[in-house]
Amino acid sequence: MVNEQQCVIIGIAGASASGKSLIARTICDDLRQDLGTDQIAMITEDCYYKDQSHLSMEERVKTNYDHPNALDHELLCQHLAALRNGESVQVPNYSYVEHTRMQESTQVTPKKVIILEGILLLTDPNLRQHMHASIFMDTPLDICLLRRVRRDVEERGRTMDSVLEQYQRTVRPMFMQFIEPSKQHADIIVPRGGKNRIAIDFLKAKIRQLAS
Ligand SMILES: Nc1ncnc2c1ncn2[C@@H]1O[C@H](COP(=O)(O)OP(=O)(O)O)[C@@H](O)[C@H]1O
Ligand SMILES: Nc1ccn([C@@H]2O[C@H](COP(=O)(O)O)[C@@H](O)[C@H]2O)c(=O)n1
Repeated sequence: MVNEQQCVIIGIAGASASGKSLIARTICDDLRQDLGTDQIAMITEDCYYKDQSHLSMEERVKTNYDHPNALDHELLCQHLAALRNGESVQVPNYSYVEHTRMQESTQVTPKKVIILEGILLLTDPNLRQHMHASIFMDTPLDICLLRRVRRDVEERGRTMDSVLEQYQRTVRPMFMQFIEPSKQHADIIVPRGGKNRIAIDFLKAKIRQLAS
């Protein structure tokens, strides 16, 4: 069992396709060797998109997924408090194809280190309160768009036209309104993306120190 002092929570925010998942996964994989396989977990803010199973597919497609109201940050806060208290939680599974939560959830047991990643994490003061350190991925938006088109078509069941339409309708405007301004709350700003090796090594050293 892990007590409150032992659960280090790191938040990684930034634009969609800025490399948040990649850097979070790399740090988790590397640190598992030092901290123990079962002592570090990654939690994605996207799992906390609100359930939309009561809406038609046509309505779901219209949702603004880049606005803070699309997310259940209250549930994420409850889960972080529970994990810090040594309790396991059931993280919802999310489908980008169905635009809603799936019936199954994934159990996350208490850990020494939790890496949170998501576009809007730093916009919420209640979430920020849980974080021992916060990071903002400062990847240029044109690079993010190129990566998002490829990823959403290959992995999230989208067409190129739908990705470009959504980008102009919500992704870019909400980045300007909410995500970019939240950069001021980050402790560390990482340029260029998820393969910035020096940044990864610095972050791993800091997390090791916080977790020791
Ligand atoms: N530095 C990089 N160089 C090349 N591809 C990258 C880099 N960082 C991320 N990617 C790729 O871009 C896509 C989006 O990255 P991802 O980490 O999923 O972004 P996010 O979690 O911020 O949405 C993925 O396909 C990932 O493999
Ligand atoms: N049903 C959904 C839910 C979310 N999105 C988009 O996902 C982006 C956030 O995830 P990243 O992995 O890219 O950080 C966000 O920009 C939403 O637009 C979606 O398209 N459909």
